[in-house]
Amino acid sequence: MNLIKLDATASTNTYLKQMLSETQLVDETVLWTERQINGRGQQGAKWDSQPGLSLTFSLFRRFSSFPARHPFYLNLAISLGVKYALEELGVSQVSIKWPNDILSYSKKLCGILVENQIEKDRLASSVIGIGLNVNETDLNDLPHATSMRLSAGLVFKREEVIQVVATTVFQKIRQLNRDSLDQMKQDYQNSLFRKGVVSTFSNRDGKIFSGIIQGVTEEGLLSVLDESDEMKSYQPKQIRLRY
Ligand SMILES: O=C(O)CCCC[C@@H]1SC[C@@H]2NC(=O)N[C@@H]21
Repeated sequence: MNLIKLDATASTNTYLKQMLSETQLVDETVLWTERQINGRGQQGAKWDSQPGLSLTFSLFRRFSSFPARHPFYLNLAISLGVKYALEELGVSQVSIKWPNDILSYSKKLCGILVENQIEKDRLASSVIGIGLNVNETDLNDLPHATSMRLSAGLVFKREEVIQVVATTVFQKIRQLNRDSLDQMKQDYQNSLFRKGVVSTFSNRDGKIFSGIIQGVTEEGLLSVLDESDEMKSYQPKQIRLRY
């Protein structure tokens, strides 16, 4: 692993993508910044972090071949990698809120933003942005957020956290090319937040409805059994799981 640390940058994902176009980026590079000025979240949201307490970093992975059929498998490996790393570091009750938020005791601990580069119809490389709440004790009144420290009651060395998370995520991605895919799919389904219980959702128009998460399809869509016993599958932009 090739670890680079910057004092400040707009976004580690944007920085790596720029490096990718300008230089020959080394595979498995990790870029960490203490101060992320314009952190980007999923679906155009902002990502705020607390310098000195949180971790904001991006992993770069190049693919010479990618036998796994669907890009969703990559998300699955990344989410599981982060989950296993956090468990190894002593965080309990870790679950994955589809598609790839990582929760502990039902509160968000980590957000992931994957940006893929596709060339000639195949996945060429990925920039995997990870925003992790590590040692925060005050999360600015965000009721659905937590940190590793709040969850585990321990103070963490961020250098160690980044090593364990990056190593485990790279390892899980490598395993996609082996026979572990079926096991990983099963582990991902078993790790899903609010699977099998009645939950409240909203759709793109803000309409609220209830349903039960059944799992995630091969293409990465969320399967929900609705109130009229009908099974529907949704893309991330089409549905939001409310707490
Ligand atoms: O909305 C989310 O949950 C995803 C948040 C991803 C944030 C991380 S922080 C490091 C990397 N750089 C960015 O600009 N975003 C990601």
